[in-house]
Amino acid sequence: MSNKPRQPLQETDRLFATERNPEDFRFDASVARVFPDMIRRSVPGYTTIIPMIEVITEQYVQAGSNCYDLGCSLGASTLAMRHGISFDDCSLVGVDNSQAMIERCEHYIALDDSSLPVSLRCEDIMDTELSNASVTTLNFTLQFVPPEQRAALLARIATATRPGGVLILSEKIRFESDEEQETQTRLHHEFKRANGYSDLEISQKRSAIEQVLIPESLNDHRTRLQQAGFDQVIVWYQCFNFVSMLAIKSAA
Ligand SMILES: C[S@@+](CC[C@H](N)C(=O)[O-])C[C@H]1O[C@@H](n2cnc3c(N)ncnc32)[C@H](O)[C@@H]1O
Ligand SMILES: O=C(O)C(=O)C[C@]1(C(=O)O)C=C[C@@H](O)C=C1
Repeated sequence: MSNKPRQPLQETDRLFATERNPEDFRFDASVARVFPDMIRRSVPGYTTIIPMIEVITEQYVQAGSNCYDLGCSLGASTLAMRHGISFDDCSLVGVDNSQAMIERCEHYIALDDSSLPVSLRCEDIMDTELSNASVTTLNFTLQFVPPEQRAALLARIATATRPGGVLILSEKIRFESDEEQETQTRLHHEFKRANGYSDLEISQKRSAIEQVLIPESLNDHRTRLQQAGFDQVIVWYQCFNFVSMLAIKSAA
């Protein structure tokens, strides 16, 4: 395991640095171009979570199974999974419905030194075929799926997961106490400021994601994961309002 992200840092994210018309955030070509810089400077703990996805994958991957990275973007989580898979009869699939992300992702996969094949699908994770899974990752993707569609997706993942398999679920969360919500949001914004984002960038990004990134509480996540068919839900990482959970299906 290495602590260095496997993707070279690309362009600096200045997408929200000048005044722009209010418009919902989309994973288009301009975002894909700056994405490694954007996510590293915006998500507290992202640079810790990525190498840990490799460690978790190593623990739970099963011979002859499929591994999925749903909402793979440029493949940072896909490559972490790839390096955690020690069986050469496993198949690794990355799925994203942004053409711009998938095109760049192909390039990063080609640069990587592992020989395990990765198949990339440019399609909606709501429709993508899932079967015989041991490790599935949703690294900051479920938050972009409309809340009323989330239970169906998680149930499909749980059904496709073998006994002893897992879902790694990372999300921005909201808190049930208004006071905690306010404190954690302030700390998150301080993190962004410390990473060089201005007040204008922070506030314009906040408005752009307001209608498209819908955070839910840890309780909501736990309950839904259990209803979907996972037997154990563990929070293995939290920094401010960003968490990563491990949902485990008991071994038969
Ligand atoms: C925050 S990024 C994921 C980051 C990535 N997993 C990583 O670890 O670097 C969310 C990704 O999910 C994708 N996405 C959102 N909704 C989707 C959907 N319904 N189907 C497929 N991809 C989706 C977006 O295009 C975007 O690339
Ligand atoms: O919450 C924020 O302020 C963010 O910018 C978060 C977030 C995310 O969690 O995915 C939103 C969009 C980009 O993908 C990068 C980061």
